[in-house]
Amino acid sequence: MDDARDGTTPDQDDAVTEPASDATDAPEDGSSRRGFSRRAVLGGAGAVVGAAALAGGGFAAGRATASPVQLRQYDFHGEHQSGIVTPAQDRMHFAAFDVTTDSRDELIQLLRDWTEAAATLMTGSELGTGIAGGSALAPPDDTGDATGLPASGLTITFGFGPTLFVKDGEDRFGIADRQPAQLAELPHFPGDTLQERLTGGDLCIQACADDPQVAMHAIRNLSRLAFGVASVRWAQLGFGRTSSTTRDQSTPRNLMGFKDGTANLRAEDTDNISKFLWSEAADGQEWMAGGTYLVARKLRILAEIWDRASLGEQEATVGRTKGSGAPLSGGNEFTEPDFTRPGADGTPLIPTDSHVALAHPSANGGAMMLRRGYNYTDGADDLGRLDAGLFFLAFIRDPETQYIPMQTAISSSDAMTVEYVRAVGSAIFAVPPGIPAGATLGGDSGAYIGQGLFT
Ligand SMILES: C=CC1=C(C)c2cc3[nH]c(cc4nc(cc5[nH]c(cc1n2)c(C)c5CCC(=O)O)C(CCC(=O)O)=C4C)c(C)c3C=C
Ligand SMILES: [Fe+2]
Repeated sequence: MDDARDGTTPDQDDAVTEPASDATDAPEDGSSRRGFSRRAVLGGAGAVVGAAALAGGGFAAGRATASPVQLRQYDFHGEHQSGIVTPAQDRMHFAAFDVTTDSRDELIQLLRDWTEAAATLMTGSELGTGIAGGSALAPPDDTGDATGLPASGLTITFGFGPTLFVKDGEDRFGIADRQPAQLAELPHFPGDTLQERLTGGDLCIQACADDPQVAMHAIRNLSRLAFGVASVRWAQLGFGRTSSTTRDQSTPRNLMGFKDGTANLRAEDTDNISKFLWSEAADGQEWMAGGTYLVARKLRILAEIWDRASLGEQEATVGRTKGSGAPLSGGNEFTEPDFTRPGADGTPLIPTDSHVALAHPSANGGAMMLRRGYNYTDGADDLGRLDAGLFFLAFIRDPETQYIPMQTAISSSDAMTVEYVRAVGSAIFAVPPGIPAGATLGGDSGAYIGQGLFT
């Protein structure tokens, strides 16, 4: 944790760099803002061409004017990886990878390359010699599609799937004995209609930013670095966050039109963050201390059916009002739901089969999770129906106690999930801890993501 942080997100370990000389006023979320950059990095992470050089011959900004949000920049280093308690950005590009090599050394080299590249990308800089600094006989080091764009609050979060440890009974990289008990394959949940091509993965990268082109550029270039070692198994673009992860963020709406994220775990809830988010050495695998687990589920919303439901039915299905997001038992958006308060007919005002009734900690042994999902659309399906929904992302310390029972209850009995939602993709990943501030990246001796797993 760095003292330079402004203190509004006390447990956030990823947002610490001081504003550069071309910065505007620091925003209130612990990030720093810089004038647009995407400057070519000379000689690796950290050595950037200054703003003066940019002004004297740099590239034109890719957006006519950059908003304060797009000028945000988060530090790659931290006790925990960025992109977890970081204030949820508005855009996401997620990719799951199959590792195609049998070589442990090549896998480690990929993690080294990804680490160094992620740290560079998060500063808004180009990779390597950029788009114009390299040999005319070789492809440029950076694809260039984000050249001229600011960092845009980019965070890059890496995860390891169960099949990285053991696949078809084989200990692929000599790490089977390091697979955490928490990283077990998810069970089949009632109603799941999973597609193999949207499920699983040996590795994952979550790139979030406030500019979709910046998030996409990150995944594209990291995938490119993986050539011959890992290939994209599936990917998802998300627009519109469906959660708030800090108190100063407003609650967004999901594609059902409801406020989503009201009762989320937030960075400021430090006691619950320690209890429900971060793994500790005592949890079983020391290399995961400071890490967490990520559940990703692609949940299609049957929009045409939902849109024909009356307002009363929609609200009873969720357990909250559509306008303010208040619980049906009364109060405002942030009033605690009262699941026992009866209505005129004597039954609870919040139906027992509503989403909130089944997802609330009181129905789940007190369990909480940090939700960080996104709205998505893939256009229309073959019948012209909206192909859209919620790309559910949740970070949790122990999936077995905090996620599986809740998902089982929701999938079996929640009116919203049973009637209006179809799970089409699913995956789980171990998200290793971050790299402490000051640690050198790159080369043969630099720190890299997941290093504890291999040493
Ligand atoms: C297994 C966990 C969950 C899945 C899957 C899930 C899917 C899902 N949720 C919505 C919309 C809303 N969810 C809301 C609250 C809420 N949801 C979960 C968990 C899952 N949701 C939790 C733990 C909670 C908080 C419950 C509480 O403590 O009160 C809400 C209400 C607003 C809010 O608190 O965020 C909405 C709306 C959709 C559309 C969806 C899948 C498509
Ligand atoms: Fe939910």
